[in-house]
Amino acid sequence: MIAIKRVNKAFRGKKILKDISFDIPEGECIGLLGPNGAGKTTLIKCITGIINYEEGEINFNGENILNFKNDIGYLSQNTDFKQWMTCEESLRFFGSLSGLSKTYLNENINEVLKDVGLQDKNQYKVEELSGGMKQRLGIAQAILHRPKFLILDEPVSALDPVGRNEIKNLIKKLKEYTTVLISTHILDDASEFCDRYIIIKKGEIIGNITNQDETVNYKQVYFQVDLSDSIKPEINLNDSYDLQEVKAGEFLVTSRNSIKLTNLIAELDKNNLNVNSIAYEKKDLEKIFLELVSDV
Ligand SMILES: Nc1ncnc2c1ncn2[C@@H]1O[C@H](COP(=O)(O)OP(=O)(O)OP(=O)(O)O)[C@@H](O)[C@H]1O
Repeated sequence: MIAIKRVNKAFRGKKILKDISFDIPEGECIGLLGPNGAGKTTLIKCITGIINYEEGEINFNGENILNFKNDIGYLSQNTDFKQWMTCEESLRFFGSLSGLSKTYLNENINEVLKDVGLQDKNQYKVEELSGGMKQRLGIAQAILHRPKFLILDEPVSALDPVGRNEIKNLIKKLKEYTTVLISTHILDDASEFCDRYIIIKKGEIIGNITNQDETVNYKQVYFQVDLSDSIKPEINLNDSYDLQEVKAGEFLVTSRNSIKLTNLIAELDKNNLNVNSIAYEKKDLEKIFLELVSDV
């Protein structure tokens, strides 16, 4: 659906985005992850057409994305709602600024407020809303025109745990019918709803991993053998596994490929071991992320 190809952007002669390329397939929810200053917001602004870039292209179904602005919904980091406006007035105001007709707004505002769970708050002023509710109103503004592609810039980072939960549940709902790009540095949250993660550091993509990679390709397996006969076992596994003794009788097997327990058990069997326990350890996204962004 969206193809980002070799996008380069500089501010004051300093390269901020370097050859950024990735695709966003229809229906996927992509997490844009990276440390502060990595270039996430700059990339989002390039995608939405808020700023220009020097090189590269960004296409929507094969054509310049700028021709499809009506298909994009965008929640910026600082949505500037007027505190004295009600939820309904705020949506009316932003909707008419972006060219939606009065008839469309009359017919859709209540529906959208319902989608984000603010139907009872339509006459509440912005100043009366909690952080989570304000963010839900921001999302209502971003989906008011029913975009096919929704971009959310740091939708959860400024919220308390209750607000974060509200927004996470809403995102899970929205991703069922919209393609979504979410920038965040709260990795645990991202892993709840993202299908894939693009990790950027100093303007470069350093990781493009799927949930599959997270749960399968980075697997490790621990096993423990019975040492009651106190003989240190000689273990030989085939080359696709790396074996490490963690402590006496406890071993860690790692592999870049997925580890199938049945295959591993067959390998262990060949060694005539008395295996007491065997367990997967999922390498979580945070660990992968820290590895990717570490300079060492
Ligand atoms: N308008 C601008 N003029 C000059 N430099 C800018 C401008 N906007 C961003 N930058 C610089 O570009 C770099 C990337 O900023 P950006 O806001 O895209 O990062 P980010 O990954 O979104 O960070 P954060 O997580 O803190 O929001 C930073 O060094 C920032 O100072």
